[in-house]
Amino acid sequence: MPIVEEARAKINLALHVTGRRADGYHDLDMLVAFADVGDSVTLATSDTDRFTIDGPMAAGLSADADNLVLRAVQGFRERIGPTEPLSVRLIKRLPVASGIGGGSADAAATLRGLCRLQGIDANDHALASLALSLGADVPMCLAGQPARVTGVGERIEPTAGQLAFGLLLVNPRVGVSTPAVFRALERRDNPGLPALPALGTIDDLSTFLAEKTRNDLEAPARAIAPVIGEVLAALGSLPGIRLSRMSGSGATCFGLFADRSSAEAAGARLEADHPNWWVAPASTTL
Ligand SMILES: C[C@@](CO)(OP(=O)(O)O)[C@H](O)COP(=O)(O)OP(=O)(O)OC[C@H]1O[C@@H](n2ccc(N)nc2=O)[C@H](O)[C@@H]1O
Ligand SMILES: Nc1ncnc2c1ncn2[C@@H]1O[C@H](COP(=O)(O)OP(=O)(O)O)[C@@H](O)[C@H]1O
Repeated sequence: MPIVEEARAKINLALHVTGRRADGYHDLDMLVAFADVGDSVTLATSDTDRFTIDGPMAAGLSADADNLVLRAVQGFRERIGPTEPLSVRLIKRLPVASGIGGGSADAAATLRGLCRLQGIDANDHALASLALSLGADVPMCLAGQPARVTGVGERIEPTAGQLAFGLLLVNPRVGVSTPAVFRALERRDNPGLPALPALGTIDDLSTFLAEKTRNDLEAPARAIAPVIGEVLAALGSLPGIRLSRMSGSGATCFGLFADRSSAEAAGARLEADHPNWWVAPASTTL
C-alpha cells in the first residue's frame, strides 16, 4: 500500500534574527504555523528506485539527486537503516524558493513516510539529527506543529494550537535565494521575541504580531526583489485583512484573516487584479 504524507507550507508569522554563529548560520527566534496547503509525497516499495515530480509547480524543479526528497531517502538509508527499492512521487504545489519551506516540508514528509514504512519512531534522536542536516527548517517541518522555534531552527517549543484563523498566501512567482537574503542583512543582533502572551482571539494575535514582532529578513528580501513591496501593498488593501507580512526569506507574503472564508473572498479579489501571482487561501492554527 502506498504511503501518502502531506508537506504543508510553513509560515513564519514572526522571524527575528538574533545573532550569527561561527559557521555562518544565523540564530533565529520565530513563531511558525503550518497551512493546510502544500505538496504531497507518496512512497511505495518497488522493484527499483524511481522518483517522479508532477503538479502545478513541477516545472521549477528537477528530479535529480539534489532534490530534498532524494536527499532525505539517501540520508535515511545511510544514517537510519536500509530500505527496499522505493517508488517516490512528489506532487509539487508550492512555489520553489519562496520562504514557505516547500523543499524542507518535502524532506520532512519523506522522512515521516519512511518511518511509517519501516515502523520507526519519528521522534528518534538519529532522525532529528538527519533532519537538521538536510536543512534548518526540516526539524520543524518534521514536527509539523505550530511552534516557537529558536537556534538555527532546531529548538522547537510547540504552542497550544487552539487559535484557528485564515491565511492568504501570495507569491509573485519570483524565486528568492535564502543565502543571498541572509547575506544582505544590515543587522544580525536584533532582540528576540518577547514571551508569548495569551493569544485567545485573532485580535490578540494580530495586535501582538504587529506591535511586538517583525520579519527581519523582509528589508533585505525587498531590496533583492522589490515586487515584494507590491505584494504587501496589495494584501494590505484587502477587506478583512488583520496583518500582512513576508514569510521566511520571501518572496511569499501572507495575510492574516479571521477565518478561511474571509481569506478566500480576499484572494478572489487579489487574483482578479494580479492574475499572474500565486494566490492560496488556507486555514491554520497557533
Ligand atoms: C529563512 C527560513 C526561516 O524559516 O526559511 P525559508 O526562507 O528557507 O523558507 C529558514 O531559516 C531557512 O531554512 P532552510 O531553507 O532549511 O535553510 P538551509 O538549507 O539550512 O540553509 C540555507 C542557507 O540559509 C542561511 N541560513 C539558514 C538558516 C539559518 N538559521 N541561518 C542561515 O544563515 C545559510 O546561508 C544557509 O546556507
Ligand atoms: N523538493 C524540493 N522542493 C523545493 N525546492 C527544492 C526541493 N529540492 C531541492 N530544492 C532546492 O531547495 C531550494 C529551496 O527551496 P524551498 O524549500 O522551496 O525554499 P524556501 O525554503 O525558501 O521556501 C531551491 O533552490 C530548490 O532548488
